Amino acid sequence: MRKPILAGNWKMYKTVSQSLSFVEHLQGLVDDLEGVDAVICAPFPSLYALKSQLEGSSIKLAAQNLHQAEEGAYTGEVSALMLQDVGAHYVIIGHSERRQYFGETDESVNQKVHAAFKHGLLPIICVGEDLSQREQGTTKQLVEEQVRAALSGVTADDVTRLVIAYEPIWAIGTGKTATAQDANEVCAHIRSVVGEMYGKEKADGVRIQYGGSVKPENIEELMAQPDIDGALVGGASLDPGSFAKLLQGARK
Ligand SMILES: O=C(CO)COP(=O)(O)O
Repeated sequence: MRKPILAGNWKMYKTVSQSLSFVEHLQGLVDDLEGVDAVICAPFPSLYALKSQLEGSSIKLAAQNLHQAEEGAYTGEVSALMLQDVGAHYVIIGHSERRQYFGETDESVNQKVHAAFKHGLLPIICVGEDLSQREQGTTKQLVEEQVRAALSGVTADDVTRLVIAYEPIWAIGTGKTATAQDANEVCAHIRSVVGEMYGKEKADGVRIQYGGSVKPENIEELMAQPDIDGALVGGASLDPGSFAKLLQGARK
């Protein structure tokens, strides 16, 4: 049985004080997180402050990106060790916005996955097609390529610790959600690809999220699907009341 995982990706929103105020509000709304892993993917400057505020809470922190190198002359970049040091437990890797605007490739995604594991961070690997790829009917093939590339060289032990987020690009921030059935079909395909690489037992242990215009109103329908184990939520994760409802709805 896979434990649901609900992650709020704040993207480039919230200062440190806004981040702290969010958590304070959230903690007043949610006292029991049984049955769901709650993750906040905060901007880098907020991580350390949130680490102290979340002491004793089961809410986990994630970063939204990392650099693949151990350390070095990479102005403006942040390493896995630095993220682990400021309290990150997970790290988003290969979000479509990073692939689109910052030149991330399947190869750099794979390097980042290895860098994360090396320092005990658990990757949330994002994959997904754009609208033209969906219309051309190449969604499954593209997502399969992304998954195979991202997992290259990852051990069978590590594969069950990471999370894969299927985020169709055309559904991100647009209000358009894939139907729950369509989202599940791609998530099931991702699981079968992991199964081909690592065997069915391992694949059955991997958590696969859906992302793209997830809201309190549609989370339950998505979570009712057998291969959807959680959600990676952007806009609807920015408000503590909405995030609390998402956490409630993500329990299976
Ligand atoms: O990109 C996303 C999460 O990583 C999804 O964003 P929205 O929930 O705002 O569509």
